[in-house]
Amino acid sequence: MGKVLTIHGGVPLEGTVRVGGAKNLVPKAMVAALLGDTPSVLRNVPEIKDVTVVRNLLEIHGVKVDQDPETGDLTMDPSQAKSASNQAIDAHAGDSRIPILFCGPLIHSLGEAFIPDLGGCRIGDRPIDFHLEVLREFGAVVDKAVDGIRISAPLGLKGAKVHLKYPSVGTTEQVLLSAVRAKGVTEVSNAAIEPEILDLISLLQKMGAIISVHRDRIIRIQGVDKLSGYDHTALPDRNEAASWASAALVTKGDIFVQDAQQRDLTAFLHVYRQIGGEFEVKSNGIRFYHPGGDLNPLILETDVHPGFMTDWQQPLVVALTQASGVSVIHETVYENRFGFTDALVRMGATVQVHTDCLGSTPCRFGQRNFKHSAVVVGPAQLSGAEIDVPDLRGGFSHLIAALAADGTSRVTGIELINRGYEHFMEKLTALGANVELSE
Ligand SMILES: CC(=O)N[C@H]1[C@@H](OP(=O)(O)OP(=O)(O)OC[C@H]2O[C@@H](n3ccc(=O)[nH]c3=O)[C@H](O)[C@@H]2O)O[C@H](CO)[C@@H](O)[C@@H]1O
Ligand SMILES: C=C(OP(=O)(O)O)C(=O)O
Repeated sequence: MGKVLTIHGGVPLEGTVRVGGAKNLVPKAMVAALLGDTPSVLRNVPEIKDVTVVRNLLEIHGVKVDQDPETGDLTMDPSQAKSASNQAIDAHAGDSRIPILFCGPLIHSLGEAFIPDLGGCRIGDRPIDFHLEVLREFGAVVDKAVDGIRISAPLGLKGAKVHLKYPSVGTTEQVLLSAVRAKGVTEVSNAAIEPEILDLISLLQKMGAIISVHRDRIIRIQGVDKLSGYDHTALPDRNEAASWASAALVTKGDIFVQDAQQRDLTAFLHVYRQIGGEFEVKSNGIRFYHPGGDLNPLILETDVHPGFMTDWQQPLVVALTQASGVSVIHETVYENRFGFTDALVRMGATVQVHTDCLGSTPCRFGQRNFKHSAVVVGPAQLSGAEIDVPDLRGGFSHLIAALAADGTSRVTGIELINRGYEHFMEKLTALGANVELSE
């Protein structure tokens, strides 16, 4: 058994936390370093599991990775890139979804790629069909291999006009990382335009890529033969920021989230204010706090950017268990992202999950028997419980529920939280949480 986190609830979280570079950008920026013919420097790198996974994958592919011991900045030199065995790749893939993004860069630098079966949060089926479709449009050949797939491109990758059935973040990144060095022009329509994607585009542009972003989710890329390295500072993690903001609300606390950026949190801040949370935007971050009094219930749908991000949903649902009245949440991005509410119910929350679309956005999951809508009735007095962390955001949500609960909770599986929250134990302690870690 792994470590056990004991949480004594009832203490408002107060103080300052700094968010690191975005989990949903940094590992992809590291993959992009493979595309250059000179070293890349990445700054504001968080100490999270997905960064370690990608670092290991780069190193076994011959990329020299150096980390500045003071700043944590990474320098990645791809000039000696080489093939690695399937077994070595598989052993380093970890519980992450990033390996699928190695396809384009490895095909460009080595002619082929082995991609292990993916990890990541278990919040739905998470197929890779869109990724494989676009790669095939670029001329790639995909073969099934033991524990993964092998991808090659006998005639090299060629630009193509591709339309995504859904604005998938990962598939848009797949297109970008493959098209920048493909022959000819690529146009992707119905592309994702999350801030992390725009940051990836910025660093690819620094490398010499020719990319333009157009209205109506269209991105055009003119392939080039060579790219150089980049020097880039990762954007701050807006999902970590939103999680601490929810923690402030749930525990009736007051947290200054250093480096949180208003521009990337517009939809979150709008909802936070509707619930009755207060925030103050400062030049170096955002202060989030519970102003006292009742919180308001609301009707909420998750969506692609610029909508309400799905990764904000789970911590916010915990805040809604504390609102006075009935809230309705329609999850339209993942078909199975409410499993974490079982533990909330055991802690005393009233949450019912439904297969119907309880919202106005047409959703892909409506007629398919997925419990993707939730009705939350509050306010509920939560009590401590035994919890096993199910996934990254669900796990963080359980932590903040336990921090607000009466009594003591014992949480196992907390290693999963390291995938996205750097130094979360230190941060919780700095905010005054009453927590202990034991073997
Ligand atoms: C490492 C990373 O950046 N993870 C983020 C990324 O995940 P990820 O890139 O995996 O998410 P996608 O945007 O691709 O997935 C969105 C939806 O599309 C479906 N889909 C996706 C690809 C595919 O080939 N076929 C398919 O059906 C998925 O099952 C899901 O229902 O964007 C999500 C949506 O903002 C976030 O929740 C994740 O935190
Ligand atoms: C779903 C998430 O991550 P991943 O795509 O890495 O599983 C998340 O960050 O909430």
